[in-house]
Amino acid sequence: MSIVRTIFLQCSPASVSPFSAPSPSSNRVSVKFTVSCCSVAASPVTVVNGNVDKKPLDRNEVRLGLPSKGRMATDTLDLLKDCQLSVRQVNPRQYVAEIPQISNLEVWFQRPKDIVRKLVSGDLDLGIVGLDIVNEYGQGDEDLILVHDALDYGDCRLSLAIPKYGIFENVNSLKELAQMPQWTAERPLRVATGFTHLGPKFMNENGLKHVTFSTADGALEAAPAMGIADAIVDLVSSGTTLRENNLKEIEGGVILESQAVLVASKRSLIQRKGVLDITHEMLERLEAHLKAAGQFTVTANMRGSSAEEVAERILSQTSLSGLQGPTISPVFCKRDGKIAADYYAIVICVPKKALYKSVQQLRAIGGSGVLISPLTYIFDEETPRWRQLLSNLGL
Ligand SMILES: Nc1ncnc2c1ncn2[C@@H]1O[C@H](COP(=O)(O)OP(=O)(O)OP(=O)(O)O)[C@@H](O)[C@H]1O
Ligand SMILES: O=P(O)(O)OC[C@H]1O[C@H](OP(=O)(O)OP(=O)(O)O)[C@H](O)[C@@H]1O
Ligand SMILES: [Mg+2]
Repeated sequence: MSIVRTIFLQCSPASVSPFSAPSPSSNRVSVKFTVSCCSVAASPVTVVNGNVDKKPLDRNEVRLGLPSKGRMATDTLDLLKDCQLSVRQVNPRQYVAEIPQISNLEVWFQRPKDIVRKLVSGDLDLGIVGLDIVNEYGQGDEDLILVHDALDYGDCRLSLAIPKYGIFENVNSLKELAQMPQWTAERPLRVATGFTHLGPKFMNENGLKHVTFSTADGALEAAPAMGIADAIVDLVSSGTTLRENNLKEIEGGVILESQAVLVASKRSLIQRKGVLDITHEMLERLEAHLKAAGQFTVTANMRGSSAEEVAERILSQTSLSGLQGPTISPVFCKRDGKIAADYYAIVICVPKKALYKSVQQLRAIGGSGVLISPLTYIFDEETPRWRQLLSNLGL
């Protein structure tokens, strides 16, 4: 039979854990979690949340955790494919796979929160998940290190939202919410969230004193209308779910901006053979692909007296400087039996956003036959993120 147990907790700024002991301190946010559990006979079995003692380094394979399902799963596989790192999975219900281009790498499909837990416990070495999940389930663990912090998908924000109606009608900022006379020790602000670490931490850091939290696994936007909560802390991307449920975000209420990231265990990077090399290769491919994704190659012909003269004209335009400057080569043709170079071919990279402006500027300085092609990779000499990673690792 299922029973429902309610746990009242206090959260201190230093440690916000659903299992910390209550404290009488007045400067603390109280957290109330409603937990469903089964009534079972007392047993000596301990259940740990994947967060057991650190594993010894007793395996040789390097392990990468990828989301097994949910909205991140397909986008993650697509990104890797675009980096020529196709994941070979025998069938969708098999949780281990490989990337043939990288030997000694095992891919394990896991729920995002379990990827973070398993990085901390040493069962995975690398993982791709949302930053929200890293911060919520990693809880500031020093072993976790961001290798790439902006993989350019899974964009959303963790936000505090309140009803548009009733006593909240004229409340538009966190400050105004905190100053509402309604919240007292006896009748605190009730917040529903799945983010039971980041939610209370944010309230503590912003000095909101009389707050209680309850948790649920989804459809949190219903909680205020059901009378279960006054506010929610949840992920927002398009804002449609908030709007459809008559809720609004408020100034100062964004807790975290999130997107997909590549995260690793520091201990694995430093101590496990092969992890650093695989990380370097993945980072190079990711950086080269993501940098190229924002650019086009533009080629055009331009009449001119010399390469230098053409270069001067191009560099006088703000949108035509390219990555390091334009490549200019003479176009040779035969005129009156003689070889002449009246035209020059120019090649530049332009940001996708500035494409039309670049074409206009090219035409304005005499460019013709403008060809645009997508770029696949831009490999720089060395990626800045790699240098940063080595320095963070003290290497
Ligand atoms: N609108 C959004 N809502 C929730 N998560 C989003 C949103 N946009 C991007 N994300 C990112 O996707 C992740 C959600 O991944 P998850 O695997 O939980 O997918 P899901 O589709 O919400 O599945 P489920 O909630 O059923 O487990 C979040 O942690 C976040 O990083
Ligand atoms: O701003 P929007 O684009 O509307 O997206 C936000 C909604 O998406 C997520 O829910 P999800 O679809 O994952 O459903 P769930 O609550 O059942 O996980 C999130 O928890 C919000 O409810
Ligand atoms: Mg969801």
